[in-house]
Amino acid sequence: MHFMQSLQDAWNRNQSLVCVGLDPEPAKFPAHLKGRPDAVFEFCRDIVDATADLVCTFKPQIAHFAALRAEDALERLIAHIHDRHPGVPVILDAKRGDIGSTAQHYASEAFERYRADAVTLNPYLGRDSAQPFLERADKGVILLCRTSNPGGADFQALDCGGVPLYLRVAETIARDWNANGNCALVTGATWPEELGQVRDVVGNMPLLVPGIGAQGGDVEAVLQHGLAADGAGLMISSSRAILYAGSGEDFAQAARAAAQALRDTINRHRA
Ligand SMILES: O=c1ccn([C@@H]2O[C@H](COP(=O)(O)O)[C@@H](O)[C@H]2O)c(=O)[nH]1
Repeated sequence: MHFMQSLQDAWNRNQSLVCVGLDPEPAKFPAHLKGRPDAVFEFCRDIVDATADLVCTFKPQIAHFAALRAEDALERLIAHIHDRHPGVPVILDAKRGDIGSTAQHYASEAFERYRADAVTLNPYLGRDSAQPFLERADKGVILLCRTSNPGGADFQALDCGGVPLYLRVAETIARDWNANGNCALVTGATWPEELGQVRDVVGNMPLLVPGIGAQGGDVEAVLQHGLAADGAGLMISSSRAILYAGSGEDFAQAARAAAQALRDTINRHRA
């Protein structure tokens, strides 16, 4: 199914704008998992199974797996999500961006190898670098616009003919890159006013919003500035605050409680 349709269905079915980020860090795993040969997969699988009815998407971050030589666990995790929780789309957070001939391989990695429904891209190399992804009409292409980190403004806020670069990025993608209706943007929860400016430029286009939880973003401000006219339009992502909410054998239940609390807080401010 088309990523945008799956996302819409998951927003409605689970009444949730929550995206759970899957960023495994073995040093933070509960004691009973530490040292187990398949701990990365087991940890992430248990989080997924405990939260799948509370989310609109899952977002594994590829570096967290690759650094551990756990790409095989990532493949199996995404297969597990598709098998056990069909209809919950998976965003591969890879922030790819390269010349077209290489970008084709990154597209194949994301969509054939990992079977992701969407992937994050860095638009800095321009349209041709995104083309192999954009032409996959059934897949989501989620482009960095105004990132959540403190240094995000170094380049993204530079004046670009009277508007900051991140707004030029938003305008260009909404106007020229979205012919297949498969684009979305990354806009950090830590900059809610900028998030609102991006929303004004892109209409109902979905925004992936990291920065809630460990990075201190404010849920109420995100909703005030970022909610689309249709009452959705956001994938509000939290990783560490959900994954490591508990540290004992009940870690998955603690993650469920944290995801549920985030969903409920968001829904209170949506009403
Ligand atoms: O602007 C961005 C883009 C991506 N991220 C990613 O989201 C998660 C955030 O993790 P938390 O533990 O919820 O802080 C992480 O995978 C980042 O690589 C981002 O934070 N900001």
